Amino acid sequence: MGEPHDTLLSLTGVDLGHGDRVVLPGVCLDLRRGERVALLGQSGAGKSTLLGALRQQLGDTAAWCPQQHGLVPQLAVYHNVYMGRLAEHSALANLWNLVRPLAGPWRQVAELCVALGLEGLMRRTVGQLSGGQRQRVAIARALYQERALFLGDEPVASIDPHQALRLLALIDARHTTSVIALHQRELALTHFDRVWGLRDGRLVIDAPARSLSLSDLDALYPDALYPDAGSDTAASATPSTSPRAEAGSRS
Ligand SMILES: Nc1ncnc2c1ncn2[C@@H]1O[C@H](COP(=O)(O)OP(=O)(O)OP(=O)(O)O)[C@@H](O)[C@H]1O
Repeated sequence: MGEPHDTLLSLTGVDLGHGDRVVLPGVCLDLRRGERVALLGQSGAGKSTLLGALRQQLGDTAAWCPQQHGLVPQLAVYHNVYMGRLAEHSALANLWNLVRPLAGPWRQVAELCVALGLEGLMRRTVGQLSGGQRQRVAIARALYQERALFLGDEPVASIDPHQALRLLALIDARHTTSVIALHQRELALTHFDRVWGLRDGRLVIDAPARSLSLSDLDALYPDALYPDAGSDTAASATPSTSPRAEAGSRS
């Protein structure tokens, strides 16, 4: 278990929501340095709400990859990735870069594009890309920020499991700590250190991934038509709530 000084962020009984609307009342959790956290829960469970709160608290220490990508379709891939560090340059440099890309950033973005399988697309406008390519541009923009922490809202949604693993490995290689919302339960167990699971406005799972099974995670999806809906592999047929998966079962 991490020492207290390894705790990057602590929420103790905090109500999270939007305006007057509380979505997640009394949230208690710790985010520790060096931990890779998978955030699960069915649609509307509050994953984005929680990530938004983490982002607010962590500020510039965290790279951010939003669910809707936040890309500008009229601009080229290069410019969309460059936007990850827009604030680091002067307005003049940014304007110049728009007309004539700066050599240093161009090289860095090119390296990222190769790593993400976007080589040859740097000058292509994002509006002309496939959904999966756009998703990788959004990841590239977050990686380009070069922060120690990565917060991702379903950055590997709609990407095949093999490629999702590769992208997660890339994110891991460049960040010491991450919190990533996703729906691929098996990936959550095999690739992450810890799982946070949301259901009915509560953090019902906060446990090491190695202590959990797929059926523990099934309990997060009460509305699933099929036991393995939204997953990457078949899982046990009976959703269950395991005592070890309940909040407070940290080890
Ligand atoms: N800006 C907002 N204002 C008010 N309510 C919101 C807002 N954004 C989200 N909500 C509500 O908060 C609840 C949680 O939404 P949230 O987007 O956090 O869920 P999610 O788990 O990320 O869902 P999904 O997997 O579909 O992205 C939902 O009931 C949603 O309607």
